[in-house]
Amino acid sequence: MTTASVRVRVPATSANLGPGFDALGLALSLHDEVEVTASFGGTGSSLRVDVEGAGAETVPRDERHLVVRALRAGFDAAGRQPSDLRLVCRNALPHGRGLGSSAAAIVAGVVAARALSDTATGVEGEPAPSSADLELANRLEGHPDNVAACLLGGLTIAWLDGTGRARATRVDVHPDVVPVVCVPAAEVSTEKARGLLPDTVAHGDAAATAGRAALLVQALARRPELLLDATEDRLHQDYREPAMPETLALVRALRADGLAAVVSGAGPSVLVLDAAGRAGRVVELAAGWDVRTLRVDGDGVRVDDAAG
Ligand SMILES: Nc1ncnc2c1ncn2[C@@H]1O[C@H](COP(=O)(O)OP(=O)(O)OP(=O)(O)O)[C@@H](O)[C@H]1O
Ligand SMILES: N[C@@H](CCO)C(=O)O
Repeated sequence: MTTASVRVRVPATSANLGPGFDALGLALSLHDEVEVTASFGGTGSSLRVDVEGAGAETVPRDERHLVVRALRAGFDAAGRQPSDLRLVCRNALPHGRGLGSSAAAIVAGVVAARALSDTATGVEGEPAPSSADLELANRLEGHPDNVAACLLGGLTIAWLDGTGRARATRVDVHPDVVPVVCVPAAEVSTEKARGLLPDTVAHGDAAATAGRAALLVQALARRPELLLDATEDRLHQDYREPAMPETLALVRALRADGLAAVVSGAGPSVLVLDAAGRAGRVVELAAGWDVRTLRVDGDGVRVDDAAG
C-alpha cells in the first residue's frame, strides 16, 4: 500500500469583472486550504472529510462534497482511485457570494488528485497547473472563468477553443489596482443567477460590452485610470437584479461616485477595482456590508507536501 499527502492552497476569484462574462477572472488574496491523504492499493474503502470555517455547517461530508467529487474525477483521469481518502478543509471563502468558492473547491480537488497520483506512481510531478487541470475543472464547474484564475493567478482570459476545450491566458495586473470586495450576509447560488439571463441580447449591447471587455484588459494591465469606463456591462448584471436588488443598488451608488464597481461573479458580492486609494469611500458607501480590501493573488493554486 502507498500513502501520500498534499496540501493545496486555492485563491478566491472574481469572475466577469463587469463586461467579461464567462471569460475574465481575477485571483484574490483570500484562500481555502485543503489537506488530502490518499492510500492506494489497500483493502479498505474509507472516506473521512473534516471541515473548518465557511460551509462547515452546511456542506456534506460524503461523496457529494465538492472537493471529493473533484478528487474522484481527477483520480479517474489518472486511472486509479485510492482505497482510502482523508480530507481536512480549512475554508475562508464564503459560499454562494460570487467569490469563486465552488471553483476553488474544484481546483483543489483536481490538482490534489494529480499530485497524489503522480506521487503514488513515482512520477516527477508537474508543479505548474496543466491544461488537463483546466479542462477537467471547467467541465466540473460549467464555465472556465473562475477556475482559470484560480489555477493561474492574476488576471485571466478564458475561452473554449474550436473543439470545446477550455483554454486560458494570464495577464499581470498593474500594481496600483486594489480589489475591494463588499460581501452581503445572504447567499445567491450561481445556478439561480444564471437562470435569470436571457437566451439572446441585442446586437448593440453585445458590441458595446465586447469593446469594454477589450478595454478592461488594457485598463487592468497598464491604464487603471480607464477602469470606470472599462467595467461597464450590458450582458448580465441588470438581468440579475431581481435576485440581488441591493447589489445592483450598491454598484450604481459606487459607480456614480466614480468607483469602478461591478457584480462579483454571479453575485451577490460587489467588487470595486480601486486604483486611487479610495477604499475608505467604499466602506462609507457600503455601510452594513462586510467590506474587505484585498490584493491580487499573482500565483494561483499552490501545492505543498503535507509533511509536518
Ligand atoms: N469548499 C467547499 N467545499 C464543499 N462545497 C463547496 C465548497 N465551496 C463551494 N461549495 C459548494 O458550492 C456552492 C457554492 O457555489 P456557487 O457556484 O453557487 O457559488 P460561488 O462559487 O461561491 O460563487 P461564484 O461562482 O458566483 O463565484 C456551495 O453552496 C457548496 O455547495
Ligand atoms: N461567469 C459566471 C461566474 C460565476 O462565478 C456567471 O456570471 O455566471
